Amino acid sequence: MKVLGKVAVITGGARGFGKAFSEALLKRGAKVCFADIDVSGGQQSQRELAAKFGETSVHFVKCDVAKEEEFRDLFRECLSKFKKINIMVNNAGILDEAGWEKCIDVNMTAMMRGTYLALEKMNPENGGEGGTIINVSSFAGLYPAHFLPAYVATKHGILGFTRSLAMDPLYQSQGIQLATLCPAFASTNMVTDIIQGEAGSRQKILYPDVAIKITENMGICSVADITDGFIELVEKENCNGDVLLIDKKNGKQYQFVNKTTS
Ligand SMILES: NC(=O)C1=CN([C@@H]2O[C@H](COP(=O)(O)OP(=O)(O)OC[C@H]3O[C@@H](n4cnc5c(N)ncnc54)[C@H](O)[C@@H]3O)[C@@H](O)[C@H]2O)C=CC1
Ligand SMILES: CCCCCC(=O)/C=C/[C@H]1C=CC(=O)[C@@H]1CCCCCCC(=O)O
Repeated sequence: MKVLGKVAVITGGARGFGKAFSEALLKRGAKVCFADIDVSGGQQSQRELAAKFGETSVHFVKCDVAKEEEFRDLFRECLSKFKKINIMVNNAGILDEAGWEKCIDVNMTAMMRGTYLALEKMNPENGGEGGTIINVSSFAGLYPAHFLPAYVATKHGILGFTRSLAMDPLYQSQGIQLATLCPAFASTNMVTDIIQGEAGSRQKILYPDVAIKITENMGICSVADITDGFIELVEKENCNGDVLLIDKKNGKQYQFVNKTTS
């Protein structure tokens, strides 16, 4: 897709990947509506991005994606401000093994809701123009990790859900593509807080020492490495069904290249 002139909705955009993806799309001439549960972080990012790309290009919406009505309001607000939605990025995610139900609500249920809402708004029968949906899974969407069982379950779910919808000829006929981004460890707060031992962070996973050891073996990607893969997916002419893994040692690798099991 050519990004210039398109409109994107990005969840979890106050910091980390979501903020970097927003900036990368704005740089290429898109308008971005980004959402986050963190109001002060979202407002700060809004100020930074508006100063670089103009007040009329970027809009922050306070939204807890685990709350259905707030997620619906995010789409309403984006349509009211920018009139269309061409790119949807379900990026918001958390680690919370003790509160695993919350992990499922945010990482899995909300990702499904965001996908279904985007499919509805992108449908030409509803006035949409088709579009691209990128769901952010993880290496943990393909491989087990005993320090993160609930998180791994949600990330496997994202992968299976997104690949399944991508096979549906209905959405293909509507000009809608769905792809999955699977980063390994990258240097956002989700990972660096645990390595640095920030208060409360190590309680979010099991066996933090094992996780830290694995990061030492696998290496840690920069946010720019992951953003580069994200933009590659969005700008591809056909990303439907793609699963893009990115890790420090091997860089970008597409999985399941024949896209179906048949
Ligand atoms: N950093 C990493 O190594 C990797 C991260 N991921 C995934 O990438 C995505 C982004 O993660 P990072 O940027 O690393 O994390 P991060 O923790 O830096 O940023 C996540 C953002 O999501 C927001 N958020 C959390 N719960 C929310 C909710 N209920 N509603 C709205 N916003 C909410 C947070 O406030 C935060 O701004 C997540 O889905 C994560 O699972 C995947 C693979 C590797
Ligand atoms: C010391 C850093 C610990 C960071 C927290 C953590 O345990 C999980 C990290 C992940 C952050 C987002 C992800 O999706 C990462 C998980 C990647 C797991 C990959 C495990 C692969 C393997 O064991 O081979």
